Amino acid sequence: MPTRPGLPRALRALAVLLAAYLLAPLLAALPALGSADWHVLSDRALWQAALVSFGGATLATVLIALGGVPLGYYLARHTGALARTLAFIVQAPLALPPLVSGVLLLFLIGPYAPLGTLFSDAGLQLTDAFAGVVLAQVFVAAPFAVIAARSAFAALDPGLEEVAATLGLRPAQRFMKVALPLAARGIAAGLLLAWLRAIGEFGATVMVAYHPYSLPVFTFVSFGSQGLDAMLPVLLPTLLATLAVVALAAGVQSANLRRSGRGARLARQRLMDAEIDAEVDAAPLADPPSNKGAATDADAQLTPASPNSDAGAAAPDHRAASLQLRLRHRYPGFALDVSITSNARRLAIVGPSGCGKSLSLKLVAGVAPQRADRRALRRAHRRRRTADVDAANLIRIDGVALEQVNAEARRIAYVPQNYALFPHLSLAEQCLLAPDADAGKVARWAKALGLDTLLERRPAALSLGQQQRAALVRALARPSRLILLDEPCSALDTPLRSQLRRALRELQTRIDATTIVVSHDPQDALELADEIVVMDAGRVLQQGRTADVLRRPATLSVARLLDVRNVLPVRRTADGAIAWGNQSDGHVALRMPTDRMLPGATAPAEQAEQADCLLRIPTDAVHVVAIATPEPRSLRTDTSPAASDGPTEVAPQAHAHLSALVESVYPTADGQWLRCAVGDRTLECAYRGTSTVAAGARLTLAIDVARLDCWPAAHEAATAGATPAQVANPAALATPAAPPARARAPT
Ligand SMILES: Nc1ncnc2c1ncn2[C@@H]1O[C@H](COP(=O)(O)OP(=O)(O)OP(=O)(O)O)[C@@H](O)[C@H]1O
Repeated sequence: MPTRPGLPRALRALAVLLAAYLLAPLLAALPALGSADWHVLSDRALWQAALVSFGGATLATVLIALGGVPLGYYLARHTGALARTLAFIVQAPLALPPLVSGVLLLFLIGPYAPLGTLFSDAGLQLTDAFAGVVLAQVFVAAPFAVIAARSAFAALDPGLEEVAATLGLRPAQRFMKVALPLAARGIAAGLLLAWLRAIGEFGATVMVAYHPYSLPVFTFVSFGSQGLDAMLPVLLPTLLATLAVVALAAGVQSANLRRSGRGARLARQRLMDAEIDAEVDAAPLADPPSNKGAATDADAQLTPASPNSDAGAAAPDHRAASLQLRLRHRYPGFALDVSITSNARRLAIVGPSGCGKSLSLKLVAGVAPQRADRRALRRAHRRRRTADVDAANLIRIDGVALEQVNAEARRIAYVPQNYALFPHLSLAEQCLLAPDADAGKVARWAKALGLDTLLERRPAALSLGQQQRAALVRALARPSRLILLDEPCSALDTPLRSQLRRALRELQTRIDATTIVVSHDPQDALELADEIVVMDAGRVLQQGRTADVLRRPATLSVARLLDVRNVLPVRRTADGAIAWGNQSDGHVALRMPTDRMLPGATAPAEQAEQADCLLRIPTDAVHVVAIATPEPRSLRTDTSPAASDGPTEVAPQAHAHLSALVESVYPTADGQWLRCAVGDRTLECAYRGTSTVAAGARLTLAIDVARLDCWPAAHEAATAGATPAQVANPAALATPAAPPARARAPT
């Protein structure tokens, strides 16, 4: 049986009990209907009182909305002392007995109070007047609306407004087009509560404005003079008002839905018209789905264009932007301090989770909180001290300083990790949200990425892959020099991820913009970047051409982060061999061609034993030539000397033979993948023979020495804070990098 959402029995019983209690007074009043004095309904005073209450409550609600919605937004987005004080002030009227609220109001607007005197001098009476009723209602009802607005805004992902900023929307536009529509339901609920509370307001009103009678005051007076029988008819206006409110709310909601459906159709039509006008690109990045309604079909059919397509012709200029970034930021327990200089068209930032990749992108896009940095910069300008300027961020694109420019003016496209699609807008509407969105461009990219049949859909009706591509189209809607992609493939499954990578690669050839891809997956860097920045714990460990960094990671940490196998810390022996291990755990020494050793890895003999080097043995340069146990037999005849368990000294030749102990094994499509202990290091290699190798087996491995690489290892700590030139060139890191002359603690 399918699981249905439901409450445990005990909780259900409690819920029913409370609901029954709320209904009980109404039911208890039913028998009294017969004896009710219905003549009260013909009393004009009752309807005047109802008018005062409803008219006052409506006016009060409008006043509350005007101030309460922005106040709720402020409270939702700020946590400082001012926000905390305001939150306390807003909640205070809830805790005050209404009569006390009335007394407090009299101190402000009473006939002898400063404000009351001021207004009565101007001919406007505040007490014992309609104005007094409204003011009392505003005081007691406002907290309901403000608190509801704050909750509604706080529930919104701030990332949505950040993305809106990168689309060029100014603060007022972001508020009106993104925050307000998304929080509208919560705000409306709060305003309705405030309206109902204002209608029922008695305590403060009776103190401030006994006349004209509001409905609660009229009820109180009628009860005193005519008793319980006159009460039931007085309920009638309230019930009528409640019914009217419910009908109004339903009407507004369906009108909203109709309007948003019309908006989606209009936006789609605009794109279709634009596409007809526009020149259609030669090759699509993705075939449109055959089944136009099925979300998953579109993903399945995301196929890249042929590499021979003239897709590149669409980009008029493929010059890379020159980037100069110095990004510093502090969170409690985390400090980011990153310097990147690059002229690559395709850059990747790779590192483990939490190392500061997304924060770096946000700083470049201008959407991370930067108050501290800006303050430091202003201070520096005031004092004309360059050292302080160093403490601030530096974002230069083609030499243009952007660190002081707002996100909306930076012209940097940003696709965040969760895509941040606006849930209230259809795909077409959000792609056209940027004030300067180019409809023709959106239409072409939507078609190229297989989204042209989904333009009227909202994000909730799109699959993850489609959402990713939708965010991409939205980012491409306006011209930008730089496109920031945060973990573009992380939420997708493996086949879709490789399809999307292909589509992104194709896209990179077409657009005239530099892309920065952030990822924890080295494969993304491999496929989507010419240059790579490896980060950890808020620092750059290494930067360089992707191929170079993968070939010669500066440290073991970098090798691990990039998942480069068989990188071993080794030392040089006095006679120039590469060695690891010792007599107790197996001494291994290799002699390799000196042209495979970077300068610095060939240290003079007297320093050799201290020289730390890294040796990379490509996994396909390791071959299993003999399995010694469980059934010793040779797999291949070789003229090289046989491997032994003792120290292995190998003369320079095509293959070096090493003795290995299999530590673990897992199957692959072609055979097995082996992890073997060689001395005190671990080597990995594929085994494609016909036998099955088990853990514990002893092997002889032949290593193709011509394919080895050896270079001086950088000190792990030295890479952090090294200059880009040093990290780009591992050899320069053989000695620890001197700290930059004017480096300062990040602000
Ligand atoms: N608002 C915040 N307050 C405090 N710390 C934060 C805040 N936002 C991020 N951090 C911290 O800053 C560090 C960097 O975060 P960032 O989101 O840049 O990581 P990341 O490298 O992108 O990780 P992932 O790949 O998991 O997204 C993390 O250690 C995180 O805990």
